[in-house]
Amino acid sequence: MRLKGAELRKVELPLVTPFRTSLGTQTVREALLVRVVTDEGEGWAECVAEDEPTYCPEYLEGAADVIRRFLLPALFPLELDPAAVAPAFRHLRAHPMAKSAVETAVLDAWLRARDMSLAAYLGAVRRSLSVGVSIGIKDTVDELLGTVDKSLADGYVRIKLKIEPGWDLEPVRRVRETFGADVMLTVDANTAYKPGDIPYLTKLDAYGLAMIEQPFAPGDLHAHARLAARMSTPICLDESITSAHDAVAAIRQEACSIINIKPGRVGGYLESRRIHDVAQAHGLPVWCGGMLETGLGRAANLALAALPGFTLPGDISATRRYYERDITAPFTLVDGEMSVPEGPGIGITPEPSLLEALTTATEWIPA
Ligand SMILES: O=C(O)CCC(=O)N[C@@H](C(=O)O)c1ccccc1
Repeated sequence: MRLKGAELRKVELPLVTPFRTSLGTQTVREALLVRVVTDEGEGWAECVAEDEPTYCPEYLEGAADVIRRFLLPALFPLELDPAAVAPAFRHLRAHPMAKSAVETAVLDAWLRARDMSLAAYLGAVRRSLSVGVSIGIKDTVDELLGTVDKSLADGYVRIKLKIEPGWDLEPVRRVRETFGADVMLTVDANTAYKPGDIPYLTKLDAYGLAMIEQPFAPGDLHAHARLAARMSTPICLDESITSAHDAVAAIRQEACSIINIKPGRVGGYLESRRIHDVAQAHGLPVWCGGMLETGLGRAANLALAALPGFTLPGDISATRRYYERDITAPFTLVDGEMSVPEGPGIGITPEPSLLEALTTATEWIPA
């Protein structure tokens, strides 16, 4: 398969409610879409880099620049199949979200041309998934309780609460007391704590959490291992894991016993599967994290989350959790489950009218 060129497109989707984490508050999701045109047809993907480098060093305009000046030119001369993309980027350091978007668009085109779904290609074993929901930091605990109540009524089987210093023990205690011991409850700190907070964080053990996600800085595996040694609640890593190599290091240092796999953070769906395989080999469960994706990323994440080792509910909510209007048909939660797309490639394409309405910029990059 050869590339004829690619379109980079920016879309802007207003969030239905502000999404506040320890990294800041988001009211709009700007997303970068990649559409590759090949001699075998087109492929779509979403780059999950945020407009600011707060979650990780990548950011939307930077990713567009890396894609435009380095990643696409590296592929233009090549005869492509899915396994050829990452090796062609090996001389270019880091930028996993940009690399993931280009690899996924090529993978989508290659699979569509062969009438194969991403789920089948990756090795999915489920056709529908129960999923979790991520709930941001709220102004009051009462507001949080209302959101949790609605989320459970919507059918989400796991509630993830964002925490940060000053918003942690009390909201967790109130949610646990209000909704009982059976609700699967997790917390996500997005690196907001310091190793000196370890004694304080061990108090979370009292609330039967399914995991504590990424309390410390991405590079500080030692602090995570120290906390893990003092808690019965499992430690899950997100920002720390950017490759299968990172996953092996974290597991060997006993820094985590669960891994949140986000394809953009680790460089794509093929590396995601490698991390899944490594975790399975070490007996660790994994789950699929979210980056407020549009339907393009949501569709691909559902395929990944259907692999056998994804035994914990992922952050793959129904579209309406975040967006009134998406660039694709909405994903819905039916009887607490999300269906895994079965069509060719990622199984969905943008609706032209919705895409036009939400587009803020496009550019064509010829081979
Ligand atoms: O449901 C979703 O897509 C969002 C899930 C979520 O909480 N994502 C968090 C995270 O740290 O996991 C996040 C998203 C975007 C940016 C920063 C953080």
